[in-house]
Amino acid sequence: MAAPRILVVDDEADLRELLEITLLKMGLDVDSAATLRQARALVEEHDYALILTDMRLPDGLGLELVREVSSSNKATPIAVITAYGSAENAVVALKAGAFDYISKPVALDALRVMVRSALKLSEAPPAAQDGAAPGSRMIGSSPAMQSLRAQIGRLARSNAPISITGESGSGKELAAREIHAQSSRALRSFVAVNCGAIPETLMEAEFFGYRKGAFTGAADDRDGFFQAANGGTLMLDEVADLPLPMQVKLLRAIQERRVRKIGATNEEPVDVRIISATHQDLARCVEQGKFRQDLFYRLNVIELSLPPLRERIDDLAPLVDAILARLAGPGQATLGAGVLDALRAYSFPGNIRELENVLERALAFANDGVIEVGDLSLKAARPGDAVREPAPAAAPVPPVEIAVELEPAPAADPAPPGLGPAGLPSNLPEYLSQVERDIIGRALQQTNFNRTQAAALLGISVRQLRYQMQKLEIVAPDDSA
Ligand SMILES: Nc1ncnc2c1ncn2[C@@H]1O[C@H](COP(=O)(O)OP(=O)(O)OP(=O)(O)O)[C@@H](O)[C@H]1O
Repeated sequence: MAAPRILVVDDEADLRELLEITLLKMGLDVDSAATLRQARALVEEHDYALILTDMRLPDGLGLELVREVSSSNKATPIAVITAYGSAENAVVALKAGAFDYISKPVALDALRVMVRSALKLSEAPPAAQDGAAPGSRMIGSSPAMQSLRAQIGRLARSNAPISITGESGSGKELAAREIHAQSSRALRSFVAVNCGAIPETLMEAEFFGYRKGAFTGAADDRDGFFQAANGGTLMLDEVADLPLPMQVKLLRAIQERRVRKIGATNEEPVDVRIISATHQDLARCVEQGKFRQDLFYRLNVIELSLPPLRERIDDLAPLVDAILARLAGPGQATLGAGVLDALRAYSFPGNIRELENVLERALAFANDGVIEVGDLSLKAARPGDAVREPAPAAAPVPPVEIAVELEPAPAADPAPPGLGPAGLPSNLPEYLSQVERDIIGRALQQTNFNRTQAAALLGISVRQLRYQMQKLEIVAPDDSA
């Protein structure tokens, strides 16, 4: 079999030669061009496994070649070589469809990693006719899902950072997994991190790892998320929750593609594709000074937006079938009259995760696997109603005692619904969420919505409080606190 062929486009003879030699040593065939014109002629003539182009060429910009190649139907990966420190160029090239970039002075180990990654793309099996990847767990064939699949297929052929937005439970993590599974990184790890759930003091150790003895309790060397995801994909979920000092460190790691374990003297190279996700408006967080603009710019190279379930209601029936088959076994559960209509009429603020929960709960109530409308217990809330207003300030506030609050709440706040005749909740998770919502609401109210004080009152960290508030969809009047 012929060796894969690479095209190097650079007008600097020395650099071109260095690249050629490196690639030849990797057992590849290499063509080279010194101008855009020569490059175009070669691209016409051959199918390349990778094109590597400088940004500035005597007769134009490498970016033009990026645009031409990425919009052609050859789907050849094209990477750019950017001048030192010109992060903007890298981002522009990635947005234009570049597979990846490498900065000058070119680090040959990083170049080899990138080339291998590009070569794996041509080995990857082609996507199925309907665009659904083999083994995909993503259900739905609505126009919105078809477009999402097409975008995922395209994004899988690049190493560009992606920022996924979408309501809670709309499938952001699933989409990220899908991109990873279809990418040249599929055989390496996909590591998903919930940035809102890691205590601030542990963040650096969790992300970058540590050396034995770096701090009390560091009994052994340990890898962090970056090392665990090396060669693969690192998903930063709820990225807006990253504290500012950590944002600085993360930006550096992404830009330099190197990390340093706590207690280590040397940095180590890491090859990680970053996918970030949030259900917050990250641009707004930047405006409010909660999120660094430079990191936003770095993460937000390509945006992928997931539609809420209510906007692709055609997918509801196949989703219900697939979820029921998973929960009860194929053909073991069916829907009674009017159930699908009731589900269609519901707004699903918690999207597909909520649908899964609704069906799981309904199955527990269903007789002989037949789910009736009454088994669904859909919430009356519409999306806007998910915001829980605090009780009026004048209401007496009993002292917060978490253990005691597991009993029905006192009259100051309505008791959580759902207690059956035996005084037991008919739906324990929902009941406990409601209890938690009440307690947090009262702590916030008691502290005049000061989150630091409310967290202290409840014996949890501010991060934990914010995380719980987000999870339980509690919005305080001053949301910037
Ligand atoms: N298109 C889909 N087909 C089948 N299952 C789906 C689809 N989209 C999401 N799901 C399922 O819904 C659940 C929630 O999805 P996921 O965790 O990816 O959402 P999310 O947007 O990342 O949630 P959060 O905002 O809470 O982080 C998962 O169990 C996932 O497998």
